[in-house]
Amino acid sequence: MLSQVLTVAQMRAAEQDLIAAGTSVEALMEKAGHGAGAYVHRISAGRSVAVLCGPGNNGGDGYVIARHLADRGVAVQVFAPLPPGTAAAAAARAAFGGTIHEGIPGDLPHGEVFVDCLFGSGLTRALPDDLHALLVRLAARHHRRVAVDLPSGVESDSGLPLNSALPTYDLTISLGAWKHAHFAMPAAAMMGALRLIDIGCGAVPGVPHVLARPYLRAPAADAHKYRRGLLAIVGGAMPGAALLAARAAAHAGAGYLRLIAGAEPDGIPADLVVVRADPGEALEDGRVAAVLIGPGLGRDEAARVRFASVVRCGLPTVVDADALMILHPAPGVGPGMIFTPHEGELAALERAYGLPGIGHKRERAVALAAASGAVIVAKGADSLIAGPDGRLLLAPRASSWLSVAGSGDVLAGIIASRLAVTRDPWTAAAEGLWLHGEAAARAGAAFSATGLADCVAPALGSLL
Ligand SMILES: NC(=O)C1=CN([C@@H]2O[C@H](COP(=O)(O)OP(=O)(O)OC[C@H]3O[C@@H](n4cnc5c(N)ncnc54)[C@H](O)[C@@H]3O)[C@@H](O)[C@H]2O)[C@@H](O)CC1
Ligand SMILES: [K+]
Repeated sequence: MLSQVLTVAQMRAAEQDLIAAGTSVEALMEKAGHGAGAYVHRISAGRSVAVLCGPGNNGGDGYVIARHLADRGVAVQVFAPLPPGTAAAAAARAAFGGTIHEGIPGDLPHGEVFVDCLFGSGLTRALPDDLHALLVRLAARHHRRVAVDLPSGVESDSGLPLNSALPTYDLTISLGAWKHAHFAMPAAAMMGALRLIDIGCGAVPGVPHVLARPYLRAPAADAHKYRRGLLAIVGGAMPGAALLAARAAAHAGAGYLRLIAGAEPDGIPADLVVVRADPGEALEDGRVAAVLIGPGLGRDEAARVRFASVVRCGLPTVVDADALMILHPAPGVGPGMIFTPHEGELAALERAYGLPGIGHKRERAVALAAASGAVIVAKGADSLIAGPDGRLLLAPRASSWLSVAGSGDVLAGIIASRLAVTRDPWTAAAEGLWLHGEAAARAGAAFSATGLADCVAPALGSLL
């Protein structure tokens, strides 16, 4: 349940459940503040800390953190532009007993760690100018910046900053449960490393979860290439993208790769079987476990004909890139399939399915999954997976070096390979998205899409 992602309302309800079970807000604040304080203590390594405390319970956490640090001999100063407005925050402030700068001071110290406890999940509107300026000035005067629960100024449920020019952080410590802003852009980009403090919240049914590291198995002792999974990749007008997807797929577990080529590819690797036939005929082979169509397909009439042939086969299929742009709702399109749209392709699919395309990205993906029957991998800097049954997985932030041409072809190849292995769209999407992020972590900096594809096998090896 520590992987669950809650809205503000769900977090408040979870807190109320804990209180109804016999704990108090003060006790929860102690637990949260000591957990966060231990991280800040480690980062400060004994050097000075400034804690900015707001009027609500996020500020209350700040007073607990300040006391935790002072008890351990750290030089800590509290900045409290507003008095506490809750009983728990007032009690935490009274228990601190150290230096508190009230109002908006003119002179501010330089120090090692700045801890932002101005506002958390209770933020309802943009920060007023004086508080915004104090936040920015204090952040700028410290080498390391820690946000408690959320960076102040960020809306928890949407991940939208309510002010421009907010500070960025090295670490964000979430309290009790993850919030949507921890995974949604643009807020997620401000937060640095993410950590979670457990305060004992129970499982909330039906909420999204963070995509977890999968555990994969090596092929069975008596495996053969077909049982491991035959993946057919349907190419099109531009063969390079399909070859790139094939290169990634080859390292993601499928036992056999077959390229049903459109245009004549150059430099075919020796381990890729190329078939020059109509996709409809080539997919009649009953041993094909999964199909990938889209990378390099083109969007012309020939592409539409090839896509229609694939749909008629009714095999588990990953639909990516150009195929998403020419897709129209039709019998057989969607159920058992995985769609892997980026933002532009998501909007095109919404138009195709007559969806309004409003709301958070997660809500749009869930609506598209429900309308189409497909598993939706809505990729981008904040990737997520939505199922037609309403399930939702939010991916942890991956390497920003993934913003390179061809990285989507690699993702499609990986997911299709996992679909051939697992025969289950949801599992394949989850395993594939994780492998893509893990391969990127292993590829280091400034990698090419080919370099990324070549890191998929070691990434998979780390999951066995
Ligand atoms: N939910 C839980 O189980 C726990 C919550 N805790 C903390 O409590 C926080 C939530 O506490 P609160 O609900 O008091 O929320 P906040 O501490 O975020 O502050 C809300 C207060 O600020 C006011 N406010 C909101 N936006 C403002 C703005 N732009 N300018 C000026 N004032 C503004 C609100 O009217 C309200 O009075 C969490 O983020 C977390 O840090 C922890 O103490 C541990 C337990
Ligand atoms: K905060």
